[in-house]
Amino acid sequence: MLPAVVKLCCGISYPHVRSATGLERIAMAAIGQEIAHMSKGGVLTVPRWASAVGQLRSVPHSGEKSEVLTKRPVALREEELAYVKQGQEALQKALDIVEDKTGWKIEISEKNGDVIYSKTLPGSRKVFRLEAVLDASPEELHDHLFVRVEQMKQWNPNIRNIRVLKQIGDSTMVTHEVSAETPGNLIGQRDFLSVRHCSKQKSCIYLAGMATELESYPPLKGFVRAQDGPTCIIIQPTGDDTGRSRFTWLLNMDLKGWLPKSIVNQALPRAQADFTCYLRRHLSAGSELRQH
Ligand SMILES: CC(C)CCC[C@@H](C)[C@H]1CC[C@H]2[C@@H]3CC=C4C[C@@H](O)CC[C@]4(C)[C@H]3CC[C@]12C
Repeated sequence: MLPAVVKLCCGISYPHVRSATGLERIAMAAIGQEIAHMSKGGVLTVPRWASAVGQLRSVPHSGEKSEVLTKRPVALREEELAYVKQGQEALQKALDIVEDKTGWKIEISEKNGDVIYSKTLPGSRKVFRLEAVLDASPEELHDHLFVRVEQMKQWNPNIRNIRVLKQIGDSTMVTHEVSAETPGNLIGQRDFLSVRHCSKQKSCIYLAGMATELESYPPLKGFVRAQDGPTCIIIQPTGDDTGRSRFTWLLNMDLKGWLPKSIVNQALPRAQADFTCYLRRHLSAGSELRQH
């Protein structure tokens, strides 16, 4: 019965399959594999694509399902470890850049005390370092920027979408980010595939990131795949009992595509300043809600 249904479906969908692109194709290939597996009556192990769309995060409800989830191929574990390692490396590399105090120039100095510094690294990449004090504890910021990363698009209009494709424990994930259109669309939309890693040391929280690869996630059609990182955000309590945090963010981004350097080097610190502004607005909206 199942093979007959599959054949029928294939017949009906053939013209659509031929015209499908990008993600649609990936989804169809994955579903196809799964059906083929079911029709063979084979043992179900978690297919590689399932982890790529975050299925592994869900806690199994029935005993039967949990058996399915525990039969994870060893290769996947190794792959997960590789992402954790890449996340740790990103943090180390980003910290090396931030902690080298030489060669930083003030790029933007805001009235509220925020300062964005810039520095040109060997190889002529310009990186930016924002220093700000935010009215939130390190834990709150960790929650907004890491734990609830998928919700960032709700409060930051520069972000069109963020999806967690893989969650590896509490501290590492693979995310797909899409930036929003810029005014006048001078810089087209970008998409990023990044490993994001969080590390806590005493009262200090580090969020690191770096461009990565995921077999089942090639660049989206119509987007230029940019590369983020090695980048990091360092969040420390100000230590004055006000519950505020010192926020240091290294923006190290290769936007790719054909863009004049002067445009990129203006857009990046602007995006960083805007990001901080939206974050502040989001934090104060949250604290107002709590007060009422
Ligand atoms: C200049 C234009 C084209 C790009 C502007 C969009 C930039 C500012 C956006 C796109 C994707 C965004 C990132 C997406 C995800 C994270 C992870 C989070 O833990 C900290 C913030 C961080 C690192 C965002 C910073 C801002 C970001 C880099």
